[in-house]
Amino acid sequence: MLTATSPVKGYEQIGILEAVARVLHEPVVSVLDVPSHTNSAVDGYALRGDDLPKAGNLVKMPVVGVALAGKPFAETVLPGQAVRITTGAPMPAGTDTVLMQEHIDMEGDRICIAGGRHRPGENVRMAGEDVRQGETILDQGRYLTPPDVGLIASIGIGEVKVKRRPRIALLSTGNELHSIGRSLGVGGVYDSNRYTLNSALKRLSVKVMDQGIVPDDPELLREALLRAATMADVVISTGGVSVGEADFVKDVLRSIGHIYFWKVAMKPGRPLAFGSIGSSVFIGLPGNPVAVMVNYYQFVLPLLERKMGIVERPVLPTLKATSTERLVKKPGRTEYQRGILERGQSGEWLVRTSGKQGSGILRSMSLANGMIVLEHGRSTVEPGEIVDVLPFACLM
Ligand SMILES: Nc1nc2c(c(=O)[nH]1)N[C@H]1C(S)=C(S)[C@@H](COP(=O)(O)OP(=O)(O)OC[C@H]3O[C@@H](n4cnc5c(N)ncnc54)[C@H](O)[C@@H]3O)O[C@H]1N2
Ligand code: MOO
Repeated sequence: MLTATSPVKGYEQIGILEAVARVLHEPVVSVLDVPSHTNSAVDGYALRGDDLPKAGNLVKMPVVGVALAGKPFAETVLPGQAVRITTGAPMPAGTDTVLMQEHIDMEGDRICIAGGRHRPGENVRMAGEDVRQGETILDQGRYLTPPDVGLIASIGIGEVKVKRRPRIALLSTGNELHSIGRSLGVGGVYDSNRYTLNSALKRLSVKVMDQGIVPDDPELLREALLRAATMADVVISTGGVSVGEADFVKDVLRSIGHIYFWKVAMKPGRPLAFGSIGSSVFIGLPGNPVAVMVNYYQFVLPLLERKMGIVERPVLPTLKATSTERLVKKPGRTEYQRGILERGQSGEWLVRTSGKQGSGILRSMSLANGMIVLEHGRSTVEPGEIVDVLPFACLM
């Protein structure tokens, strides 16, 4: 799926306050040193390291001025003199060491320094120790985080070039589906998949083009998919990918594009279809609401991250947790069961399922705080056995 998906090419220049969760189109190179000046890391007294007394000795020094952040001490500090300094204030000329005020006793306007307690150069932050002028601080393809945006601000850059947002078309298929606000009638189901997907996509810098509900009619589906493909980089449908009479997605896809694969050895989410329509990537998710979510996190999200142009995708950690219940698993597929992670008495992770595990039971997905991943080769899990859990906190 990743190799069949190419990153978007376009870009735009935007203010950095809009840049979080966007993807850098070109590297950010620093135009200055950060910090721009050598400065104090603490509130205290600046002096020459050479003036520090030897262990066992005590020295008293006059305080000849004040250096504040934003109001430097303008003169040169002479041997045997100290200057009152606050955190972030530029080091006065002649000084290279700051003593923390909690470590100093005052005697009138002189400071008393005990030997052996301090070392020359302490509590000083060097110019350029964070960022050097000319250094690349963020690479092309970087998914910008809040600290990244702060880092860009710290070098005084207010705008960056970011990749354009991929356009994602969403559609739900099924004659039984109703929009909110309509009465359900017999056999009706409210369309929840578009809401799940729209909400998940809000976390990404993508443009959602919601195409609504399409009935189980091959001609209407064909029109809807072709229309979606002309406007979007990625088209995602839900429903109609299984083997029932009204499951037209694969046939239509075959007639207007390509199917790269259909079905993955997993539960839920087995009848996933992947292909292309024109230059758009197409993902046909199964209709079952939990299958939609599991497929989204396992397949759609990595694909969209690639489409967005993210070079290094975030690593998703799994936790090792002790199952407190028996988890029945069929061989020959990977199962994603919905679970609730908790801390045990000695701080270990415990996990139990969040309720009925049917692919249509959205409630157990909503109650869960993680997915229990039972790999391909694994058989039924007995209470006390260790399982992998992918916490939703890393995903949602
Ligand atoms: N004979 C077989 N039957 C089924 C198989 C199979 O291999 N052989 N696979 C099952 C699996 S696994 C899944 S998953 C489903 C997937 O079927 P479809 O993708 O064709 O989905 P639908 O039949 O259209 O819907 C399934 C189910 O989900 C409800 N649904 C659909 N869309 C929505 C929506 N937008 N919001 C809420 N609920 C939705 C729909 O009403 C159905 O109940 O096939 C199994 N069958
Ligand atoms: O594998 Mo189907 O995805 O829900 O049960």
